[in-house]
Amino acid sequence: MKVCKFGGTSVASAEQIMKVAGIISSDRTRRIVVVSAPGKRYPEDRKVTDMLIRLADAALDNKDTGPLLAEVVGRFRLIAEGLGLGGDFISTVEEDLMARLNADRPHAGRFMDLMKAAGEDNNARLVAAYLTQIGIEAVYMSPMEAGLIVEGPAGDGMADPECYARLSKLKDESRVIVFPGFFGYTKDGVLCTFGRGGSDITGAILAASTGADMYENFTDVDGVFAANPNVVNNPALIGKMTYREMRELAYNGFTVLHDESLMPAFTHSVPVNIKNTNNPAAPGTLIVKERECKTQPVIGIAADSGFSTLYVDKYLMNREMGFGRRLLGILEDEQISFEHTPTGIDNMSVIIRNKFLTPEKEERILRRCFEELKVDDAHINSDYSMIVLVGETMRYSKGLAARAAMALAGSGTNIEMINQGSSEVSIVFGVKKEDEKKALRAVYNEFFVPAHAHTF
Ligand SMILES: Nc1ncnc2c1ncn2[C@@H]1O[C@H](COP(=O)(O)OP(=O)(O)O)[C@@H](O)[C@H]1O
Ligand SMILES: N[C@@H](CC(=O)OP(=O)(O)O)C(=O)O
Repeated sequence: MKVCKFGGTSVASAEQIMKVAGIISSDRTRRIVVVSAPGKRYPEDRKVTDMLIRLADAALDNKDTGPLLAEVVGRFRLIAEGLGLGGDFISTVEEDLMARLNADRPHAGRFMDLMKAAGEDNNARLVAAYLTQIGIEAVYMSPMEAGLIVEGPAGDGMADPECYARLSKLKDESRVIVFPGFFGYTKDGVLCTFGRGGSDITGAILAASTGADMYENFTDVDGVFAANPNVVNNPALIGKMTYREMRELAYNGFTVLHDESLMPAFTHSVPVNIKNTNNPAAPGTLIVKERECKTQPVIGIAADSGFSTLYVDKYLMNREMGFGRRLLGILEDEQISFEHTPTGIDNMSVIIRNKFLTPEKEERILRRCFEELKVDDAHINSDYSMIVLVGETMRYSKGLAARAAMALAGSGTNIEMINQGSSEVSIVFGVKKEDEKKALRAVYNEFFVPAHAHTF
């Protein structure tokens, strides 16, 4: 049995949904289908989820919601009409959106989640209706009815593994299940979404809980490339990789898969296959527990912007027991998680994602560094990017960091920070944001383009 997830680009239009139906009907083992909200049809297009966020913001600000509501309904109308679904379907979408807009709003974040989830929820109903119309026995399944429990802050929930036993019953359904991605319900029955791109997580949870033989994740590219295809021209396609490699790459900028979707698949040993809805015959990328490594120690290179460095300096820091713990404690008090902590004798940097910082938080952190830790200097610099080399077998290869550093130097990029994790599955180079693209291309060329590659 296979669980298939179709991303926003795969369900962005009537034509795309027809391809999805073709993929489902071509393989009877595709029993559970997770869908995202309609995504972009072309680069400048708007995702339905982004439209819904604007709609929810307008409602929260007591602004006119009419035009934004019409935009969402218009998008669903276009798809439904293209699939030959009657006007009744659109009335249902409209009523559903109105009910969400008129729901009680005790908490702005929960209201936002309720609105965001409308994209996936209505799309799953639409896809189920279309499959039924063309003769595939299919049923829409609500995450509430199925028992998908998601707890945590609004917009950033995590599934409760206790719900797996209940979800496992989905495998007994004889019809094709169409399940909306991206959200579930708390134990108290409140809707909670995962982070952005979280339909991947729904698919992984259903694959793990039902013991699927494969989790197929359909997108708009032939698989996972060794570098972002929007930056590197025609990058190599990765045939097979491990969960750990994919998690590292996804966490560090490979947006093709949500990094949190690897854990359920890993713990339940479900192989993941990234495939192309527009080219389903291509084998795609297979993600498994172990892979044989031949000659390529670096399997992929990720790059991501949006990092800041908190730098602190204090003479004789090395003699002060608990300094690092107290510095990280200040960040913990601000609910900030950190990425890396390169240290010197008398100084320490903490690399933080910008999304955790606000001007108020920065002010409090720096003040406490001076007042409580009595540092000589403390400042926060933003606009950093991380270039991350990933590969399970990098640890057996000598000179990789040197080769990457030479490539960066050759491209005129200054290295701001280096971190080689203890697992040695990744090496991280911090660079200035403005150097990110040229740095990525230079390191990619070093390891993947034969004219540049050397062997050690
Ligand atoms: N290393 C990579 N390999 C493949 N795709 C990548 C990579 N890095 C970024 N991407 C981007 O991820 C996109 C697919 O993810 P996404 O847009 O979220 O698709 P979906 O709509 O299927 O969820 C690709 O079109 C590509 O632009
Ligand atoms: N629609 C949600 C969830 C998702 O996974 O979408 P996509 O498959 O288009 O990345 C989002 O935009 O975040």
